Amino acid sequence: MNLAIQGISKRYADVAALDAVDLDIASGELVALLGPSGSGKTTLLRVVAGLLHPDSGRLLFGDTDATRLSLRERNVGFVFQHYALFKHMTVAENIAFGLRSRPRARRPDKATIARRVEELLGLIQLPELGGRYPEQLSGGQKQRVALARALAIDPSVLLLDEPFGALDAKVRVELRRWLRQLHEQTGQTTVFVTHDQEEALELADRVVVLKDGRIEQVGTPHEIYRAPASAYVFDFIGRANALDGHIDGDRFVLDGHRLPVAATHGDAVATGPARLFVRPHDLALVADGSANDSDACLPAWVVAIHRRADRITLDLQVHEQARMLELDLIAAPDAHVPALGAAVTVQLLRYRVYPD
Ligand SMILES: Nc1ncnc2c1ncn2[C@@H]1O[C@H](COP(=O)(O)OP(=O)(O)OP(=O)(O)O)[C@@H](O)[C@H]1O
Repeated sequence: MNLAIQGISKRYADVAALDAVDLDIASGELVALLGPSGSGKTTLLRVVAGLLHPDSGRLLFGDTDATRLSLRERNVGFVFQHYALFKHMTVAENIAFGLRSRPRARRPDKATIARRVEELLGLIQLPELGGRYPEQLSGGQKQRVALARALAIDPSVLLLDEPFGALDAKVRVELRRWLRQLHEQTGQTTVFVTHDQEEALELADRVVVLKDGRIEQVGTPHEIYRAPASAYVFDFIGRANALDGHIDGDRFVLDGHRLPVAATHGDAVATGPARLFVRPHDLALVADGSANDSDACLPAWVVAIHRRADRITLDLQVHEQARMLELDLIAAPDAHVPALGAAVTVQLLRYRVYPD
């Protein structure tokens, strides 16, 4: 089912947890709400669920105005970070719960419920575990069961609030890949809350970046990563280097070096203070004299070398800038790694400039 969130606001005393949020979610889409702690992700999810009422705005589920409907009337599926399985019920009973507790007129018969439970146990790849109790499951298995329980009622939308947040890093990565596959199979409209940008970028069809109760950017993972709409999004998504300078027409000026700027991002200005952002893997070392005039190059010194299994990261100091640039080299046996203290020329292959 498609969802329309229209001008939703919610205040707590002097905090605007949500400030006039507009968002359309298409049927079958998996959307991630991403932002730091306190940005409003959970509040937005709870408003969609019907667990919280907004101060203003409207919520449409398909063509139905759902703003005043209760949680049950909205027929949403919800999974929280902390396993909320019923301890005294088996896995199968947990999954059947939503269907069994429906009013008699809408309750499927026992055989239909049993079939649906079998089907869901297959879908979550735990076909043998229907008779177990929650305490006999691993953390990852419990969250799969929680997901099956949420899916059992054929929800209009599936709402997931950091569902893998309490699991260790490896299980978390496995489960998010599994969830993506499951989504391909079910095509269930899903809203997923996370503060982990890697999780959002890997899992979602579209990512919504929130800041202080407002939407900072909505886009595909590729758009968010490659074309961040603001300095805030650039900095929040992935590793980023920032250099302070100013804009002068179509140049970014830094310690007397003039780097070409195709377009500034944010409010277009012809002049004024600005910040340039570049990712560590969008920097390259170039041999002296080999750069063209049109290339964006800066002289720098190597001040630290960090060797990891898969990459070597150089900390470079650029002229007078107190800030360092991190540059990634692939850790191949034949990689040319300059010496500590060496003067190098670094080329900025891809970068963005945002006025302050
Ligand atoms: N019940 C409440 N009473 C008062 N303020 C609240 C309440 N719930 C949330 N807030 C405030 O609203 C803002 C948004 O909170 P919300 O929980 O939606 O953020 P979040 O992005 O989900 O954060 P986290 O990742 O830490 O869960 C925060 O400033 C928070 O302190």
